[in-house]
Amino acid sequence: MKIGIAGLGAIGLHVAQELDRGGIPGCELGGISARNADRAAEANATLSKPAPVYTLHEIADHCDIVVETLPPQLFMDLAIPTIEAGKELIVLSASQLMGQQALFDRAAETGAKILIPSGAILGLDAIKGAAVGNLVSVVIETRKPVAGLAKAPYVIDNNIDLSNLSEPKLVMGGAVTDVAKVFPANVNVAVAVSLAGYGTDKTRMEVWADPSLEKNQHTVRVVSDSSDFTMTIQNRPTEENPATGKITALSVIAMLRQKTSVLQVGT
Ligand SMILES: NC(=O)C1=CN([C@@H]2O[C@H](COP(=O)(O)OP(=O)(O)OC[C@H]3O[C@@H](n4cnc5c(N)ncnc54)[C@H](O)[C@@H]3O)[C@@H](O)[C@H]2O)C=CC1
Ligand SMILES: O=C([O-])CC(=O)C(=O)O
Repeated sequence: MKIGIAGLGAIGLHVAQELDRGGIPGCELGGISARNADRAAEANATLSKPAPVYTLHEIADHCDIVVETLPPQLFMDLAIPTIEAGKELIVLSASQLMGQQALFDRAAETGAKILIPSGAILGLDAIKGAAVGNLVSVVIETRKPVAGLAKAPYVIDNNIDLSNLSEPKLVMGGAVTDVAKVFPANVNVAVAVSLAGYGTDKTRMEVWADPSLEKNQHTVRVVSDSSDFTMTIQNRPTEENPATGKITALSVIAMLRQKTSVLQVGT
């Protein structure tokens, strides 16, 4: 299978390098898409075999699977041609799938598939199982170091004082649909949790500023008629982008390895 990587930042470059070194059986790097020719050349210089460079509109025509690791505002520029080409699209900017029912409807017509890896979150398998029965509540609580939230436009516009916090402070809570409107940079994982089961209107999100933390921490609490569970993950940041956890690229690699594995673990 030829894998295309669109966006060679904290996530994309790691996945491209793993493909290049033959770390994903049955998959090869079919092409890359970068911000400009210089960035593409920089990325290719880190690979043993330079990959062909394509635009966001072309890459799906040359690959079986396209991995989207772009700034969120470019998501649709890649998603539309990939869906039109009937290919598989692995989505990291999951927040951009909110309100895009038309994209899912079109994929059903073209044979395209939209895949969301676990990325920086955990427990999507258990939520999917529980959702086959009846979910009663799903809450994702995101706690960030104060510095990670102090400059968010919602915090500034509402004069929320995060200086000198001695204990964690709830900055905003509500349906993922509503929190996403004011914290667009923090909702990929919340949208992934929502799409695994309860939807963005019923899944609740809380954003906390926590002076005791140095890393982003996400806790997912689920109550259902089959099981109740609470899971917490603390992500070590990548060197390239402190907002992105190292586990995210590893999760994409694991998803691609699963494509050709005889053993599938998890739902
Ligand atoms: N689902 C999840 O668990 C997670 C999702 N994310 C999301 O994944 C996405 C990628 O994250 P990162 O790799 O950390 O971002 P990044 O900012 O490190 O990388 C994005 C790359 O896209 C490149 N780019 C810019 N314009 C482009 C264009 N026109 N064509 C091709 N490439 C272009 C940039 O130069 C940069 O190298 C973001 O939307 C981020 O929010 C991040 C962490 C976890
Ligand atoms: O914790 C992380 O690594 C990323 C995160 O919050 C998100 O993208 O929603």
